[in-house]
Amino acid sequence: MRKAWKRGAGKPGERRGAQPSLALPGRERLRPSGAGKAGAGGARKATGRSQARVMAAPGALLVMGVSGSGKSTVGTLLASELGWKFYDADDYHPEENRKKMGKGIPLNDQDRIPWLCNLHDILLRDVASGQHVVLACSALKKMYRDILTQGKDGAALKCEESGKEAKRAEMQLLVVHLSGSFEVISGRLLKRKGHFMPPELLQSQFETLEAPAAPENFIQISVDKNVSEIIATIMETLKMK
Ligand SMILES: Nc1ncnc2c1ncn2[C@@H]1O[C@H](COP(=O)(O)OP(=O)(O)OP(=O)(O)O)[C@@H](O)[C@H]1O
Ligand SMILES: O=C(O)[C@H](O)[C@@H](O)[C@H](O)[C@H](O)CO
Repeated sequence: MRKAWKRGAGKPGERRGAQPSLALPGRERLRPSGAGKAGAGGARKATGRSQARVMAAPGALLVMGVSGSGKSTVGTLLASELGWKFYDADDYHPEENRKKMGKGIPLNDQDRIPWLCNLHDILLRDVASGQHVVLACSALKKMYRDILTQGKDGAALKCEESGKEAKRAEMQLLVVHLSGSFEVISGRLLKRKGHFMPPELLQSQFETLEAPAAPENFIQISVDKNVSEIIATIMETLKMK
């Protein structure tokens, strides 16, 4: 049975995609395109690197990567293409985090954990209600991605300061890692205007980055591709087989 995704109520930081053009049955199994040719595990080479295992259709897509890798650009278009709700994690940074980055000081775990817990709560609430979501979020470390999917109890580091209730529920998440060289991405950041994130912080973003690896459910796409090619690759991965 095919199911059309619903639009939900808009909240600050939420953005809404256009009319859905792809519907995925909620409980059917999803296999990345080309998985059959790639052999066991479903890994395939087309995107550069992929460990998108056979899984239930994802309730949420995380578009991750260092600053300037294209998360907001790709995430917005993807949500529009899918008709899924879009969140940009940057809209949820507390003022102190934005000020810190604005001063050229990289965030640390303590700065990021309450922010990620909050995003987890938002994702879980939506996914639990049947709302499908695209989240653009740096999510640079494995631990950060664990917090997004499992909440603080599932993560290696706790976030007591968030004062939020522990949540054990997990969601089906497909991670899309936008990956590129320092040179290409810094070139784009230097051209980008009107953004609070100073290009000087890019080095620390690369130093912090833990690229997703098995058993995470992810695909990695080169930022050398143009945005349409990136979207097409993700849509291809989401296609039912
Ligand atoms: N695939 C691409 N090819 C060429 N330019 C791109 C591509 N993706 C994004 N850009 C451009 O690169 C710049 C950075 O993109 P974007 O702001 O979406 O990155 P981001 O990862 O969301 O950054 P941040 O985390 O700092 O908010 C923008 O000017 C955008 O237009
Ligand atoms: O984890 C982080 O260090 C932050 O999320 C940064 O990635 C910024 O928010 C983003 O890059 C701003 O544009």
